[in-house]
Amino acid sequence: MIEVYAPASIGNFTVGFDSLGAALAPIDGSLLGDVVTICEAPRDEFICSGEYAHKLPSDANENLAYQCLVHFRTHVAPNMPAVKLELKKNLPIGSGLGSSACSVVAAFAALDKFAQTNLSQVELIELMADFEGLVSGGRHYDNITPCYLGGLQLTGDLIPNKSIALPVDENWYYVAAFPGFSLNTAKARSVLPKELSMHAGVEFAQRLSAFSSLLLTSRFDEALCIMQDNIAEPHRAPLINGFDQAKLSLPELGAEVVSISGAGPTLFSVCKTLEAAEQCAQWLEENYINEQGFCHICKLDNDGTRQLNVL
Ligand SMILES: Nc1ncnc2c1ncn2[C@@H]1O[C@H](COP(=O)(O)OP(=O)(O)OP(=O)(O)O)[C@@H](O)[C@H]1O
Ligand SMILES: N[C@@H](CCO)C(=O)O
Repeated sequence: MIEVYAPASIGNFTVGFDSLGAALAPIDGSLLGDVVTICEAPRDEFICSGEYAHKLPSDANENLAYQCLVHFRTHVAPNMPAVKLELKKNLPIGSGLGSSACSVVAAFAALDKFAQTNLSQVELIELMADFEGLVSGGRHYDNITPCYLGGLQLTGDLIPNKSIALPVDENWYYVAAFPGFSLNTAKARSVLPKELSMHAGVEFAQRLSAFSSLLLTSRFDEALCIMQDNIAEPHRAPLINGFDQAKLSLPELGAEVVSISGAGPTLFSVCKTLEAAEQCAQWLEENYINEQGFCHICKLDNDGTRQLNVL
């Protein structure tokens, strides 16, 4: 049996709409992401289990992980033996934590290992992005590549091999709070402007290139100072109850940055000390999340998608 874990991720890492994403590892050692297991079976079988399985369509044909299996068998490995593929759906749907990317990345990585097809990094990322694009209302890589490769990834079609890893300050903590309600990514994309002004385009390019250059030259505090999302956040904040209040309150508790993770409604903040992260987490637990929500203090997950065991 092959068991593959894929971590949650923050898309649109403030300055990089559709272009910058980070994989998350809770500091308490828990796993925050989907798991796919594959073993040989008399005929193809699909099981969806886990905390959020009941939030997905009951028809396997509508589940991305099963669609990945069908595609892989038809187009990549027609001679692969029949399998039982199980998706443990541990991430909430429409969360802003890259939930659909997580299932797709775990499924394709597990299938590639099981069938020993040894697809290249670019081939796998292309396949994964095709499937992520099916449900999110736009093809983008900023959940796919951090989820697959780990760390903070600058990512897109213009980037060699689709992705370049950027360094971050090892002292940074990331507080991720899922408020407990869903926001559909396609809906959150539909509220964005279709065009940017010349000024906004130039500013976006300057901010993303300056941020990347500052990280690559270890000027981390200066990078933090320009971490701001002027592209998506102003349009999406009104869709997220409590976001504006959190944006005002968390800096007083030591948050350096407060923004929306991916398409939302998960909020994330960056803190320079564990003490500040803990204070922000406590405020978020008391004021931002409901009974279905959760909050994690995280570091970056530098391992990305990985095999948990081979039996
Ligand atoms: N295995 C799966 N995981 C997640 N979503 C799935 C899966 N299979 C099918 N879907 C469908 O894909 C859609 C995913 O919605 P959406 O893109 O808003 O979620 P998301 O991936 O959690 O968002 P985000 O990337 O912001 O975290 C839903 O309609 C859901 O039913
Ligand atoms: N970059 C994507 C991330 C969500 O999947 C968006 O903001 O729509």
